[in-house]
Amino acid sequence: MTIAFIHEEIPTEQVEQREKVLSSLTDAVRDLVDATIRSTVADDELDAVRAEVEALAARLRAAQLPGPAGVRYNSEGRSWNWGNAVVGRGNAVAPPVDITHDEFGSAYAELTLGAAYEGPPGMVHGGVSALLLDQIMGETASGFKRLTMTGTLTLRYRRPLPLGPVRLEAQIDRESGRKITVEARIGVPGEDAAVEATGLFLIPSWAPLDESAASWSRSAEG
Ligand SMILES: CCCCCCCCCC(=O)SCCNC(=O)CCNC(=O)[C@H](O)C(C)(C)COP(=O)(O)OP(=O)(O)OC[C@H]1O[C@@H](n2cnc3c(N)ncnc32)[C@H](O)[C@@H]1OP(=O)(O)O
Repeated sequence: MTIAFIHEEIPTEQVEQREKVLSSLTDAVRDLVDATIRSTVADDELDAVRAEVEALAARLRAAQLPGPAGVRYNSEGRSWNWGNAVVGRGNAVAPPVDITHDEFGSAYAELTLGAAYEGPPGMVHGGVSALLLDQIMGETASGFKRLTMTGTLTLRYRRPLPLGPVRLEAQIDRESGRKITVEARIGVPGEDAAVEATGLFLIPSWAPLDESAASWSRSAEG
């Protein structure tokens, strides 16, 4: 199975302008998702809104990619992955997360998880915690300078995590050849972790050990 990054020669300025406009639409669609879950309006109003939403979807489909958005890059080293399930700027299904990386193989993020991410009543779905942890750990393992893939992810759910503000942290624990072990956690900010994770991330045997100069290297920042 080939993992392909798409070279598309769009000037960085144009990519950033598009990303800004797209992000605003994504935020509005996320709000629509939340509003849909929580709405108590009458059935006929729900039906009227459905018709308007279908009309909006048809407008967006007037010009479409043939498949998923993929990861694209230009020759200036700017890349963008607007469909990514966790950090895609065009993906309203993705939690509203911005991951910050420092120079020492560690990263953190703070975000608010609303009604769209519920599992047990009032609590964050365990799969959503895993999704967020996988992304922050994968980015930390990669450091945007090499391709890494999740090999094994081990999670310990220590206590339920309420919907609302959450904080994620990850750091590289150790490295050996193509294997990078990352530790991470998610919880209410300032409290003990609700979920602790250990991940073994692998640089695939078909990929170079270090791709610092490769143009896909900032893909998850797009
Ligand atoms: C770029 C910016 C940052 C991006 C962040 C992204 C975050 C999101 C990350 C993901 O979600 S990635 C998607 C989920 N993961 C996958 O789809 C991975 C699917 N599996 C594979 O593609 C391959 O199995 C894999 C690349 C993981 C390993 O294939 P290799 O051909 O490189 O490994 P190989 O079979 O040669 O084994 C090499 C070593 O790794 C070990 N190994 C292989 N697969 C493993 C595994 N899954 N878990 C633990 N260890 C594993 C294997 O035992 C062996 O150990 P030893 O060297 O000690 O003998």
